[in-house]
Amino acid sequence: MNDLLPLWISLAVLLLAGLGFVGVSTSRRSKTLPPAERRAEIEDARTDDDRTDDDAATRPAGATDVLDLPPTETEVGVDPDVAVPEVVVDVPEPPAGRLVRLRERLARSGSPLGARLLAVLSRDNLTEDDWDELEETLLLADVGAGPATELIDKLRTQVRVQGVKDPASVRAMLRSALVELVDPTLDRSLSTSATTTDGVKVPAVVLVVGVNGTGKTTTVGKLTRVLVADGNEVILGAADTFRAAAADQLTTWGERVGVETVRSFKDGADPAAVAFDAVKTGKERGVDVVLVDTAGRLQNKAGLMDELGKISRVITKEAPLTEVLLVLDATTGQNGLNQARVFAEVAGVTGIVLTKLDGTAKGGIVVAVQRELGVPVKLVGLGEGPDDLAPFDPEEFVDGLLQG
Ligand SMILES: Nc1nc2c(ncn2[C@@H]2O[C@H](COP(=O)(O)OP(=O)(O)OP(=O)(O)O)[C@@H](O)[C@H]2O)c(=O)[nH]1
Repeated sequence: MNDLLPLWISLAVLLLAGLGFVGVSTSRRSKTLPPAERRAEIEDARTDDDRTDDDAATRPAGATDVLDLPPTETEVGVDPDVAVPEVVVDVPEPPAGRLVRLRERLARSGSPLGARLLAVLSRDNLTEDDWDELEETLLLADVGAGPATELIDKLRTQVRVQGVKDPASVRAMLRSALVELVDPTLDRSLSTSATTTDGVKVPAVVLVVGVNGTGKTTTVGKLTRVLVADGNEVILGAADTFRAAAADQLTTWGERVGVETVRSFKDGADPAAVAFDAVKTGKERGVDVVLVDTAGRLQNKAGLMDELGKISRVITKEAPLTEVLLVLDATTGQNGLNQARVFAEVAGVTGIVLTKLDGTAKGGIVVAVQRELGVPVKLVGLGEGPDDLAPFDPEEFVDGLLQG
Protein backbone atom coordinates (compact mmCIF):
# COMPACT_ATOMS: atom_id res chain seq x y z
CA MET A 1 0.00 0.00 0.00
CA ASN A 2 2.84 2.39 0.98
CA ASP A 3 4.43 1.69 -2.41
CA LEU A 4 1.30 3.09 -4.02
CA LEU A 5 1.28 6.30 -1.93
CA PRO A 6 3.21 8.46 -4.49
CA LEU A 7 0.80 7.27 -7.19
CA TRP A 8 -2.26 8.32 -5.07
CA ILE A 9 -0.69 11.70 -4.33
CA SER A 10 0.00 12.28 -8.05
CA LEU A 11 -3.60 11.35 -8.94
CA ALA A 12 -4.96 13.75 -6.28
CA VAL A 13 -2.76 16.60 -7.63
CA LEU A 14 -3.93 15.93 -11.19
CA LEU A 15 -7.58 15.95 -10.05
CA LEU A 16 -7.18 19.29 -8.24
CA ALA A 17 -5.39 20.83 -11.25
CA GLY A 18 -8.26 19.64 -13.47
CA LEU A 19 -10.83 21.33 -11.19
CA GLY A 20 -8.81 24.54 -11.30
CA PHE A 21 -8.83 24.48 -15.10
CA VAL A 22 -12.63 24.08 -15.16
CA GLY A 23 -12.88 27.11 -12.86
CA VAL A 24 -10.85 29.31 -15.26
CA SER A 25 -12.77 28.30 -18.35
CA THR A 26 -16.08 28.91 -16.56
CA SER A 27 -15.10 32.44 -15.64
CA ARG A 28 -14.09 33.07 -19.25
CA ARG A 29 -17.45 31.71 -20.30
CA SER A 30 -19.27 34.12 -18.04
CA LYS A 31 -17.90 36.90 -20.30
CA THR A 32 -19.27 35.32 -23.48
CA LEU A 33 -22.37 35.88 -25.58
CA PRO A 34 -24.01 32.74 -26.96
CA PRO A 35 -24.89 33.46 -30.62
CA ALA A 36 -28.24 31.68 -30.23
CA GLU A 37 -29.34 34.20 -27.59
CA ARG A 38 -28.20 37.09 -29.73
CA ARG A 39 -30.12 35.71 -32.66
CA ALA A 40 -33.28 35.33 -30.56
CA GLU A 41 -32.92 38.93 -29.41
CA ILE A 42 -32.66 40.19 -32.98
CA GLU A 43 -35.66 38.05 -33.99
CA ASP A 44 -37.64 39.71 -31.16
CA ALA A 45 -36.72 43.12 -32.53
CA ARG A 46 -37.76 42.03 -36.00
CA THR A 47 -41.20 40.76 -34.95
CA ASP A 48 -41.90 43.68 -32.68
CA ASP A 49 -45.37 45.10 -33.60
CA ASP A 50 -44.05 48.60 -33.16
CA ARG A 51 -41.57 48.08 -36.03
CA THR A 52 -43.99 46.70 -38.57
CA ASP A 53 -46.70 49.32 -38.01
CA ASP A 54 -44.76 52.56 -37.76
CA ASP A 55 -42.07 51.80 -40.20
CA ALA A 56 -44.09 51.35 -43.31
CA ALA A 57 -44.86 55.05 -43.54
CA THR A 58 -41.45 56.52 -42.80
CA ARG A 59 -38.99 53.87 -43.92
CA PRO A 60 -37.40 54.03 -47.35
CA ALA A 61 -38.18 51.38 -49.93
CA GLY A 62 -36.32 48.14 -49.26
CA ALA A 63 -35.69 48.84 -45.62
CA THR A 64 -38.14 46.21 -44.42
CA ASP A 65 -35.70 43.53 -45.45
CA VAL A 66 -32.79 44.89 -43.55
CA LEU A 67 -33.31 43.14 -40.26
CA ASP A 68 -34.60 40.00 -41.93
CA LEU A 69 -32.42 37.22 -40.74
CA PRO A 70 -31.35 34.62 -43.26
CA PRO A 71 -32.76 31.13 -42.78
CA THR A 72 -31.17 29.71 -39.65
CA GLU A 73 -29.32 26.99 -41.54
CA THR A 74 -27.53 29.50 -43.78
CA GLU A 75 -26.71 31.83 -40.92
CA VAL A 76 -25.22 29.21 -38.66
CA GLY A 77 -24.28 26.73 -41.36
CA VAL A 78 -23.91 23.78 -38.99
CA ASP A 79 -26.05 20.94 -37.70
CA PRO A 80 -28.48 22.58 -35.20
CA ASP A 81 -27.88 19.70 -32.77
CA VAL A 82 -24.19 20.49 -32.63
CA ALA A 83 -23.28 23.11 -30.04
CA VAL A 84 -22.44 26.48 -31.65
CA PRO A 85 -19.08 27.79 -30.39
CA GLU A 86 -19.48 30.75 -28.09
CA VAL A 87 -17.97 34.14 -28.94
CA VAL A 88 -15.38 35.28 -26.42
CA VAL A 89 -15.73 38.99 -25.73
CA ASP A 90 -12.47 40.97 -25.72
CA VAL A 91 -11.71 43.70 -23.23
CA PRO A 92 -10.35 46.55 -25.39
CA GLU A 93 -7.36 48.60 -24.27
CA PRO A 94 -8.14 51.99 -22.66
CA PRO A 95 -7.86 54.64 -25.43
CA ALA A 96 -5.91 57.21 -23.37
CA GLY A 97 -2.19 57.15 -24.01
CA ARG A 98 -2.35 54.99 -27.14
CA LEU A 99 -0.74 57.78 -29.17
CA VAL A 100 2.63 57.12 -27.52
CA ARG A 101 2.83 54.13 -29.88
CA LEU A 102 3.31 56.66 -32.66
CA ARG A 103 6.98 57.12 -31.73
CA GLU A 104 7.77 53.48 -32.22
CA ARG A 105 5.71 53.27 -35.44
CA LEU A 106 7.29 56.42 -36.91
CA ALA A 107 10.74 55.14 -36.07
CA ARG A 108 10.00 52.08 -38.19
CA SER A 109 8.75 54.11 -41.16
CA GLY A 110 11.90 56.19 -41.69
CA SER A 111 13.39 59.39 -40.34
CA PRO A 112 10.49 61.33 -38.82
CA LEU A 113 9.80 64.93 -39.71
CA GLY A 114 10.64 66.34 -36.28
CA ALA A 115 14.03 64.66 -36.16
CA ARG A 116 14.98 66.08 -39.56
CA LEU A 117 13.88 69.59 -38.56
CA LEU A 118 15.84 69.36 -35.32
CA ALA A 119 18.97 68.26 -37.15
CA VAL A 120 18.94 71.42 -39.30
CA LEU A 121 17.90 73.81 -36.53
CA SER A 122 20.72 72.60 -34.29
CA ARG A 123 23.39 73.79 -36.74
CA ASP A 124 25.48 76.81 -35.74
CA ASN A 125 24.71 80.12 -37.50
CA LEU A 126 21.78 79.12 -39.69
CA THR A 127 22.26 80.26 -43.30
CA GLU A 128 19.66 80.93 -46.02
CA ASP A 129 20.39 77.46 -47.36
CA ASP A 130 19.54 76.00 -43.96
CA TRP A 131 16.20 77.81 -43.91
CA ASP A 132 15.48 76.60 -47.45
CA GLU A 133 16.30 73.09 -46.35
CA LEU A 134 13.88 73.41 -43.44
CA GLU A 135 11.13 74.62 -45.73
CA GLU A 136 11.77 71.83 -48.20
CA THR A 137 11.64 69.27 -45.38
CA LEU A 138 8.25 70.61 -44.32
CA LEU A 139 6.92 70.53 -47.88
CA LEU A 140 8.17 66.99 -48.42
CA ALA A 141 6.37 65.97 -45.25
CA ASP A 142 3.07 67.26 -46.72
CA VAL A 143 2.67 70.14 -44.29
CA GLY A 144 1.48 72.34 -47.16
CA ALA A 145 2.94 75.60 -48.50
CA GLY A 146 1.03 78.06 -46.30
CA PRO A 147 1.68 76.35 -42.94
CA ALA A 148 5.34 75.67 -43.92
CA THR A 149 6.01 79.38 -44.59
CA GLU A 150 4.21 80.30 -41.39
CA LEU A 151 6.36 77.95 -39.33
CA ILE A 152 9.62 79.06 -40.92
CA ASP A 153 8.78 82.76 -40.35
CA LYS A 154 8.01 82.07 -36.71
CA LEU A 155 11.22 80.09 -36.16
CA ARG A 156 13.33 82.72 -37.94
CA THR A 157 11.95 85.44 -35.67
CA GLN A 158 12.56 83.42 -32.55
CA VAL A 159 16.10 82.48 -33.53
CA ARG A 160 16.85 86.15 -34.31
CA VAL A 161 15.24 87.59 -31.21
CA GLN A 162 16.14 84.95 -28.66
CA GLY A 163 19.33 83.64 -30.25
CA VAL A 164 18.41 80.09 -29.18
CA LYS A 165 21.48 77.90 -29.21
CA ASP A 166 21.55 74.92 -26.84
CA PRO A 167 19.84 71.74 -28.07
CA ALA A 168 17.21 71.74 -25.29
CA SER A 169 16.05 75.29 -26.15
CA VAL A 170 16.02 74.57 -29.90
CA ARG A 171 13.89 71.51 -29.24
CA ALA A 172 11.50 73.41 -26.94
CA MET A 173 11.15 76.21 -29.50
CA LEU A 174 10.38 73.76 -32.33
CA ARG A 175 7.98 71.78 -30.13
CA SER A 176 5.91 74.79 -29.21
CA ALA A 177 5.82 76.07 -32.83
CA LEU A 178 4.66 72.66 -34.10
CA VAL A 179 2.01 72.28 -31.38
CA GLU A 180 0.65 75.68 -32.31
CA LEU A 181 0.59 74.68 -35.98
CA VAL A 182 -1.39 71.51 -35.18
CA ASP A 183 -3.73 73.71 -33.11
CA PRO A 184 -4.48 72.50 -29.58
CA THR A 185 -7.58 74.72 -29.40
CA LEU A 186 -9.72 72.59 -31.77
CA ASP A 187 -12.45 70.43 -30.21
CA ARG A 188 -11.49 66.84 -30.97
CA SER A 189 -14.05 65.07 -28.81
CA LEU A 190 -16.56 62.62 -30.26
CA SER A 191 -20.19 63.08 -29.31
CA THR A 192 -21.52 60.04 -27.48
CA SER A 193 -24.99 61.32 -26.72
CA ALA A 194 -27.65 63.34 -28.47
CA THR A 195 -31.14 64.70 -27.93
CA THR A 196 -33.96 65.43 -30.34
CA THR A 197 -35.42 68.93 -30.68
CA ASP A 198 -38.00 67.85 -28.05
CA GLY A 199 -35.20 67.05 -25.61
CA VAL A 200 -35.59 63.26 -25.86
CA LYS A 201 -32.33 61.32 -25.42
CA VAL A 202 -31.38 59.39 -28.56
CA PRO A 203 -28.16 57.68 -29.67
CA ALA A 204 -25.35 59.77 -31.11
CA VAL A 205 -25.09 58.76 -34.76
CA VAL A 206 -21.65 58.64 -36.36
CA LEU A 207 -21.44 58.21 -40.13
CA VAL A 208 -18.08 57.06 -41.50
CA VAL A 209 -17.25 58.05 -45.11
CA GLY A 210 -14.29 58.08 -47.48
CA VAL A 211 -12.84 56.68 -50.70
CA ASN A 212 -12.08 53.01 -51.30
CA GLY A 213 -9.54 51.23 -49.18
CA THR A 214 -8.72 54.09 -46.81
CA GLY A 215 -9.64 51.90 -43.84
CA LYS A 216 -13.27 52.81 -43.14
CA THR A 217 -14.51 49.39 -42.03
CA THR A 218 -11.38 48.76 -39.98
CA THR A 219 -11.78 52.20 -38.40
CA VAL A 220 -15.43 51.53 -37.50
CA GLY A 221 -14.29 48.25 -35.90
CA LYS A 222 -11.49 49.93 -33.95
CA LEU A 223 -13.69 52.87 -32.97
CA THR A 224 -16.27 50.43 -31.60
CA ARG A 225 -13.57 49.17 -29.26
CA VAL A 226 -12.60 52.72 -28.25
CA LEU A 227 -16.24 53.52 -27.41
CA VAL A 228 -16.80 50.22 -25.58
CA ALA A 229 -13.61 50.75 -23.58
CA ASP A 230 -15.04 54.13 -22.53
CA GLY A 231 -18.20 52.41 -21.26
CA ASN A 232 -20.57 53.18 -24.15
CA GLU A 233 -23.22 50.89 -25.58
CA VAL A 234 -22.87 50.72 -29.35
CA ILE A 235 -24.73 49.34 -32.38
CA LEU A 236 -23.13 49.05 -35.81
CA GLY A 237 -24.80 49.64 -39.17
CA ALA A 238 -23.20 47.88 -42.14
CA ALA A 239 -24.26 50.33 -44.85
CA ASP A 240 -21.34 49.28 -47.07
CA THR A 241 -23.57 47.01 -49.12
CA PHE A 242 -21.32 47.35 -52.16
CA ARG A 243 -18.47 45.13 -50.92
CA ALA A 244 -19.99 41.81 -49.86
CA ALA A 245 -17.32 41.04 -47.26
CA ALA A 246 -17.61 44.42 -45.50
CA ALA A 247 -20.70 43.46 -43.46
CA ASP A 248 -19.07 40.16 -42.40
CA GLN A 249 -15.89 42.05 -41.49
CA LEU A 250 -17.88 44.54 -39.41
CA THR A 251 -19.96 41.82 -37.73
CA THR A 252 -16.76 40.09 -36.64
CA TRP A 253 -15.35 43.35 -35.21
CA GLY A 254 -18.59 43.87 -33.30
CA GLU A 255 -18.84 40.31 -32.01
CA ARG A 256 -15.38 40.53 -30.51
CA VAL A 257 -16.64 43.19 -28.10
CA GLY A 258 -20.24 41.98 -27.77
CA VAL A 259 -21.70 44.63 -30.12
CA GLU A 260 -24.50 43.87 -32.58
CA THR A 261 -24.38 44.73 -36.27
CA VAL A 262 -27.48 45.64 -38.26
CA ARG A 263 -26.91 44.45 -41.79
CA SER A 264 -28.60 43.19 -44.90
CA PHE A 265 -28.04 39.74 -46.29
CA LYS A 266 -29.13 40.85 -49.76
CA ASP A 267 -26.52 41.78 -52.35
CA GLY A 268 -26.63 45.47 -53.26
CA ALA A 269 -29.24 46.36 -50.63
CA ASP A 270 -30.08 50.04 -50.19
CA PRO A 271 -27.39 51.48 -47.87
CA ALA A 272 -29.78 54.18 -46.66
CA ALA A 273 -32.23 51.47 -45.58
CA VAL A 274 -29.51 49.72 -43.56
CA ALA A 275 -28.46 52.99 -41.95
CA PHE A 276 -32.08 53.78 -41.10
CA ASP A 277 -32.64 50.40 -39.47
CA ALA A 278 -29.38 50.61 -37.54
CA VAL A 279 -30.40 53.94 -36.03
CA LYS A 280 -33.94 52.73 -35.34
CA THR A 281 -32.63 49.61 -33.63
CA GLY A 282 -30.13 51.69 -31.66
CA LYS A 283 -32.97 53.91 -30.46
CA GLU A 284 -35.11 50.94 -29.48
CA ARG A 285 -32.25 49.44 -27.50
CA GLY A 286 -31.36 52.77 -25.90
CA VAL A 287 -27.69 52.55 -26.90
CA ASP A 288 -25.32 55.52 -26.66
CA VAL A 289 -23.82 55.45 -30.15
CA VAL A 290 -24.77 54.07 -33.57
CA LEU A 291 -21.76 53.77 -35.88
CA VAL A 292 -22.57 53.53 -39.58
CA ASP A 293 -20.01 52.23 -42.09
CA THR A 294 -20.49 53.24 -45.75
CA ALA A 295 -19.09 51.99 -49.04
CA GLY A 296 -15.94 53.57 -50.47
CA ARG A 297 -16.74 56.22 -53.05
CA LEU A 298 -14.72 57.90 -55.75
CA GLN A 299 -14.72 61.64 -55.83
CA ASN A 300 -17.69 61.78 -58.14
CA LYS A 301 -19.64 64.68 -56.81
CA ALA A 302 -23.05 63.79 -58.20
CA GLY A 303 -22.92 60.19 -56.98
CA LEU A 304 -21.68 61.32 -53.59
CA MET A 305 -24.42 63.87 -53.23
CA ASP A 306 -27.10 61.33 -54.02
CA GLU A 307 -25.98 58.45 -51.84
CA LEU A 308 -24.56 60.21 -48.84
CA GLY A 309 -27.36 62.77 -48.97
CA LYS A 310 -29.96 60.02 -48.89
CA ILE A 311 -28.20 58.21 -46.03
CA SER A 312 -28.05 61.42 -43.96
CA ARG A 313 -31.68 62.25 -44.70
CA VAL A 314 -33.05 58.91 -43.59
CA ILE A 315 -30.85 58.85 -40.50
CA THR A 316 -32.12 62.26 -39.40
CA LYS A 317 -35.69 60.96 -39.53
CA GLU A 318 -34.78 58.91 -36.46
CA ALA A 319 -32.02 60.87 -34.70
CA PRO A 320 -29.70 63.82 -35.33
CA LEU A 321 -26.54 62.96 -37.26
CA THR A 322 -24.01 63.97 -34.64
CA GLU A 323 -20.79 63.25 -36.46
CA VAL A 324 -19.57 62.61 -40.02
CA LEU A 325 -16.05 61.18 -39.89
CA LEU A 326 -13.98 61.29 -43.05
CA VAL A 327 -11.39 58.51 -43.20
CA LEU A 328 -8.21 59.53 -45.04
CA ASP A 329 -5.17 57.41 -45.78
CA ALA A 330 -2.12 59.38 -44.51
CA THR A 331 0.13 57.69 -47.06
CA THR A 332 -1.74 59.28 -50.00
CA GLY A 333 -0.50 62.75 -49.01
CA GLN A 334 -1.69 65.66 -51.13
CA ASN A 335 -3.89 63.36 -53.29
CA GLY A 336 -5.84 62.53 -50.16
CA LEU A 337 -6.44 66.23 -49.73
CA ASN A 338 -8.21 66.51 -53.07
CA GLN A 339 -10.56 63.70 -52.04
CA ALA A 340 -11.08 65.33 -48.69
CA ARG A 341 -12.19 68.60 -50.22
CA VAL A 342 -14.97 66.94 -52.20
CA PHE A 343 -16.22 64.99 -49.19
CA ALA A 344 -16.13 68.01 -46.95
CA GLU A 345 -18.27 69.91 -49.45
CA VAL A 346 -20.96 67.28 -49.86
CA ALA A 347 -21.02 65.31 -46.64
CA GLY A 348 -20.74 67.95 -43.92
CA VAL A 349 -17.62 66.36 -42.42
CA THR A 350 -17.12 67.09 -38.70
CA GLY A 351 -13.91 65.20 -38.07
CA ILE A 352 -11.02 63.43 -39.81
CA VAL A 353 -9.65 59.98 -39.08
CA LEU A 354 -6.14 59.75 -40.49
CA THR A 355 -5.30 56.07 -40.99
CA LYS A 356 -1.98 54.35 -41.71
CA LEU A 357 0.06 57.03 -39.97
CA ASP A 358 2.34 54.12 -39.06
CA GLY A 359 3.17 53.72 -42.76
CA THR A 360 4.56 57.19 -43.43
CA ALA A 361 7.16 59.56 -42.04
CA LYS A 362 5.10 62.46 -43.47
CA GLY A 363 3.19 63.48 -40.36
CA GLY A 364 2.68 66.94 -41.88
CA ILE A 365 -0.55 65.82 -43.54
CA VAL A 366 -2.28 66.35 -40.17
CA VAL A 367 -1.60 70.07 -40.44
CA ALA A 368 -2.46 70.32 -44.14
CA VAL A 369 -5.77 68.51 -43.88
CA GLN A 370 -6.98 70.54 -40.93
CA ARG A 371 -6.03 73.80 -42.63
CA GLU A 372 -7.58 72.79 -45.90
CA LEU A 373 -10.90 71.65 -44.47
CA GLY A 374 -11.18 73.60 -41.27
CA VAL A 375 -12.06 70.30 -39.57
CA PRO A 376 -10.01 68.70 -36.77
CA VAL A 377 -8.21 65.37 -36.95
CA LYS A 378 -9.99 63.43 -34.21
CA LEU A 379 -8.45 59.97 -34.45
CA VAL A 380 -5.37 58.42 -36.00
CA GLY A 381 -4.73 54.85 -37.18
CA LEU A 382 -1.39 53.53 -36.04
CA GLY A 383 -1.40 49.97 -37.33
CA GLU A 384 -3.46 46.91 -38.15
CA GLY A 385 -3.95 45.74 -34.56
CA PRO A 386 -7.49 45.95 -33.10
CA ASP A 387 -6.52 48.71 -30.66
CA ASP A 388 -4.28 50.65 -33.06
CA LEU A 389 -6.61 53.65 -33.22
CA ALA A 390 -5.79 56.57 -30.96
CA PRO A 391 -7.67 59.74 -30.04
CA PHE A 392 -5.58 62.54 -31.51
CA ASP A 393 -3.73 64.84 -29.15
CA PRO A 394 -1.54 67.64 -30.64
CA GLU A 395 1.12 67.57 -27.89
CA GLU A 396 1.53 63.80 -27.89
CA PHE A 397 1.62 63.88 -31.68
CA VAL A 398 4.39 66.48 -31.80
CA ASP A 399 6.35 64.58 -29.15
CA GLY A 400 6.05 61.53 -31.42
CA LEU A 401 7.45 63.54 -34.34
CA LEU A 402 10.30 64.92 -32.25
CA GLN A 403 11.55 61.62 -30.97
CA GLY A 404 15.31 61.53 -30.83
N1 LIG B 1 -0.97 49.88 -41.38
C1 LIG B 1 -2.25 50.23 -41.24
N2 LIG B 1 -3.19 49.62 -41.97
C2 LIG B 1 -4.47 50.00 -41.81
C3 LIG B 1 -4.86 51.03 -40.90
N3 LIG B 1 -6.20 51.20 -40.99
C4 LIG B 1 -6.64 50.31 -41.91
N4 LIG B 1 -5.62 49.58 -42.42
C5 LIG B 1 -5.64 48.55 -43.45
O1 LIG B 1 -6.17 49.08 -44.66
C6 LIG B 1 -6.81 48.05 -45.42
C7 LIG B 1 -8.16 48.52 -45.92
O2 LIG B 1 -9.01 48.64 -44.80
P1 LIG B 1 -10.61 48.57 -44.92
O3 LIG B 1 -11.13 48.89 -43.57
O4 LIG B 1 -11.06 47.30 -45.54
O5 LIG B 1 -10.88 49.75 -45.93
P2 LIG B 1 -12.27 50.34 -46.45
O6 LIG B 1 -12.07 51.80 -46.57
O7 LIG B 1 -13.39 49.90 -45.60
O8 LIG B 1 -12.36 49.66 -47.88
P3 LIG B 1 -13.60 49.72 -48.93
O9 LIG B 1 -14.81 49.21 -48.23
O10 LIG B 1 -13.14 48.84 -50.05
O11 LIG B 1 -13.72 51.12 -49.36
C8 LIG B 1 -6.86 46.84 -44.50
O12 LIG B 1 -5.82 45.96 -44.84
C9 LIG B 1 -6.60 47.43 -43.11
O13 LIG B 1 -6.01 46.51 -42.21
C10 LIG B 1 -3.81 51.68 -40.14
O14 LIG B 1 -4.01 52.61 -39.35
N5 LIG B 1 -2.53 51.23 -40.34
